[in-house]
Amino acid sequence: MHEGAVLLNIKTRFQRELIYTYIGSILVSVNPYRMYNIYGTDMVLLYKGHALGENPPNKLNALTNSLFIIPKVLFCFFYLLFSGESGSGKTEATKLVLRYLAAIQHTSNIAQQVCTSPLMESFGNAKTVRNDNSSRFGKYIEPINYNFSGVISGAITSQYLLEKSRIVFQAKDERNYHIFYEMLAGLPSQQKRAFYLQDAETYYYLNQVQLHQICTLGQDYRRLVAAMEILHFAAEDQASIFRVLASILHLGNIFFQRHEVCIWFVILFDVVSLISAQEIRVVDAVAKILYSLLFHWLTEKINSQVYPHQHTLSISILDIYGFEVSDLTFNSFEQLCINYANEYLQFFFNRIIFREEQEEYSREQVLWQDIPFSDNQPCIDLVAAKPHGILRILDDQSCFPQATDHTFLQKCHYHHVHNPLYIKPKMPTPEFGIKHYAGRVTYQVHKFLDKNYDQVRQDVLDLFIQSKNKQVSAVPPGAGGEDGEVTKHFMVILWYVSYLFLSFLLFRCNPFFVRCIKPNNLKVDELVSHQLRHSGILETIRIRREGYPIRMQFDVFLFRYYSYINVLFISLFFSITTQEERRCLVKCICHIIFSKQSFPTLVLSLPRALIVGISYSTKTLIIYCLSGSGDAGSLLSAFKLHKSKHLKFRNYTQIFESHIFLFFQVGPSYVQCTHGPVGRT
Ligand SMILES: Nc1ncnc2c1ncn2[C@@H]1O[C@H](COP(=O)(O)OP(=O)(O)OP(=O)(O)O)[C@@H](O)[C@H]1O
Repeated sequence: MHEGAVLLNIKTRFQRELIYTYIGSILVSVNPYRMYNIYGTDMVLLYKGHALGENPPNKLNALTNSLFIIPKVLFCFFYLLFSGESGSGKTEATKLVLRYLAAIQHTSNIAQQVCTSPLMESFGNAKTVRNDNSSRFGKYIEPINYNFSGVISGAITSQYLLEKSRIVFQAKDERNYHIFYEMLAGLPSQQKRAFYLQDAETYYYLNQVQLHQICTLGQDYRRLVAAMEILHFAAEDQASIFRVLASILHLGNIFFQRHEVCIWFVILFDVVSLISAQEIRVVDAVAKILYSLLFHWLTEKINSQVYPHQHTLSISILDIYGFEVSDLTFNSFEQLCINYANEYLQFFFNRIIFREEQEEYSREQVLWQDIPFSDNQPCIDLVAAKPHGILRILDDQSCFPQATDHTFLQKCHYHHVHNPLYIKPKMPTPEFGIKHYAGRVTYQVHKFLDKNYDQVRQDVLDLFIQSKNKQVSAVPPGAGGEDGEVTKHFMVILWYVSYLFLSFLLFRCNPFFVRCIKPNNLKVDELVSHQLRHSGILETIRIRREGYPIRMQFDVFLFRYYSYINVLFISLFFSITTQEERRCLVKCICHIIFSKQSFPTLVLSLPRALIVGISYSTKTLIIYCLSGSGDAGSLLSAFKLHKSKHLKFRNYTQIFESHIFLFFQVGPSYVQCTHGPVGRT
């Protein structure tokens, strides 16, 4: 088992339209970029109530279904963590899982709305170079609650790290948030006039990209309004939302039509006191905070509609934006935050997978040796450790009025120049590089300090608070930083990643990982193997393979191998009740299978060490053997002695099938099996 084999497997499955593959309990999902007909009710029923691995992982339902195996244990916490590059399919997978949960629970229309949330998508997604519908905020959905009858009663969505800079600036080939285009394409002309709105081309915040890319249709607007209605948004709320959005667009043009916009601003905002353009010194900052207030209000509003009232079993879903690495685009503070969050998630993943494995073996009383695994702690430390991690330095510098992006960079060079994961540029360019687990990324430090600081003046916030428009006046506490204290993005990320890890440790939550992979039709192998390597999938396979990768419940084991043993054993198995007795019996059966009492005498006469595995159908006995060892000759001659045409000899090295077992260990609940790779044996 190596990278090429895993890659080939995933590729072959992908070509057969099998986009989901299990690796242990981890689900690998390859983005097909077209909707397969695999999420219908028939599939829901097929997966409902079955254990992980019982059904093929052709459908994501398989994974979500595993969550329903354990509902007997109340107050369990589950986490579904989606990760992968931007455009690899995390958000779509999240939606499919939620839709599945809603479908099997016959959930109300409202809960389904949260699940698919076109509203959040319009306000929080945008076209980027990597993904036409990229989520520009992190999403944490919790809990999708069940009351005692097992029906989803609601969900809370938390959003974090909304990419505010996109409101005022978009890189080449990217766009602002969908909502602006949807509004301009679909708003009835009467309302457009009321908000002094014109075409998208008019607005500085929208026309920085080439106009041919602005092609949103009115149907998105209708979908949006329908979603608002399902969630009981009053007509006045809807109007207020568009009013704030219009204000933001007008703000963007303030430099060109200062006087006119100032009047619009007053009209649209319903602010009590007249303000002059001079008072809004940092127009862009105002636009950004306005949008984030609106986004915050929207999330709260949706949550209030679907707030769960009973807490029993909870499943939380995390959809974080993907690792962003590209030499072609400008990597800045936002990318560092995103990549750090992903780096931490990887750390979390490594720890859990490793720890889970260890715990499983000790629970199952199976012998094993400690397995080393690659740890990305040094990279986490480089970015965030106290006192000199890069984000710590940034935070520190944000408190010094004289500090600049340049002084920040110099401090980073000073502290980390000898760190093997840190890259100081050869030329004195304003950038630094980090070797992340997923690859090298170069970050340009331009505006790092501003972005981390992101302070909004208290007088501007006071102005918002006076607005009659509740989307604007509902300024959350600390929005601008009380008493002028800086808003530390960094703290937000740190909080979120630590929260995840702590909840795992403290509440023993059960995380399920979905690793999303983005294929590339032109160079599929190269791109996919890069993602496989960097998502820790190969490492996970290695850890699993070093131990016992195949775990079968006793009855599954018996069902599979009953043809080797006496039927008596099976009836005995089902007649005894204690786990310990069953375990002893299964041990005994394993022994029988391997000592071949019921096989042709020929098998007994073969040198035992060379037999890797045996499979037995009604007609043919297949014996898998190792070749290349000194005893191979005697083995072959033993075979030649037996002329039966129903006996086949296969060279193990030519065969790659899951039923080649060499080592069995019987724990309290499973038979643990491992392949017998040639070298190891
Ligand atoms: N299971 C799927 N079936 C069909 N199409 C899919 C599937 N998953 C993803 N896609 C397609 O790929 C596009 C990108 O997927 P998605 O937006 O979920 O990526 P993402 O990983 O969430 O990206 P980002 O991190 O940028 O938000 C979707 O708009 C959709 O067209």
